[in-house]
Amino acid sequence: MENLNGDSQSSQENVRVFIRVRPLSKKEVAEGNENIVICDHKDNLIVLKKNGEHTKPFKFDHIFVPTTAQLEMYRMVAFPIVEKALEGYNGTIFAYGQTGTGKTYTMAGNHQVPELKGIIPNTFSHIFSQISRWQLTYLEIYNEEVRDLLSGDPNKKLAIRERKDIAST
Ligand SMILES: Nc1ncnc2c1ncn2[C@@H]1O[C@H](COP(=O)(O)OP(=O)(O)OP(=O)(O)O)[C@@H](O)[C@H]1O
Repeated sequence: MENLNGDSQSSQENVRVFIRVRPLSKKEVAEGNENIVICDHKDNLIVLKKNGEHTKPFKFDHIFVPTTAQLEMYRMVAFPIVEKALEGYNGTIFAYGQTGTGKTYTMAGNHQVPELKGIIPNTFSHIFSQISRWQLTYLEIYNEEVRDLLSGDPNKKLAIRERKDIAST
């Protein structure tokens, strides 16, 4: 990753891969389907049960189980990327998976219910909560007169105070 100044980022991993296992839907349960995903949290491995056999293990950076809350997911997956973006680094989060696996639920979620919001609305809240603390000034200095262009009054001049202790000789 590179920041806006072109410096390279010295983080541990530039690409991290997470897996989120969604709960079976009511319909899937009613049809007699059962969970075929076996999670090994210690080593972050997933094994699938297929025709009574187990597939080879698939390794991830972290496994999110069906009970994982949206905010927990956000804190682990998106929070560090958004923090880095606020420092000027580029970052990307994308959801990949077959239809019905929970990409929309994870990325968008339910906007009406705060705890069900997904990564996108939580990212906006995160960014706006940070930038609301920033202070932005937009000044014009012209003929030794200073004007605050965000004051709403373009004719209002700011007072210039001279500090003799730091004035250059
Ligand atoms: N972690 C979860 N907890 C509870 N319900 C979930 C979860 N993930 C997905 N679901 C539900 O499973 C269903 C399918 O999820 P979703 O629509 O997000 O899948 P998708 O991958 O975006 O599908 P498509 O590719 O077809 O758009 C939805 O009803 C969603 O609410």
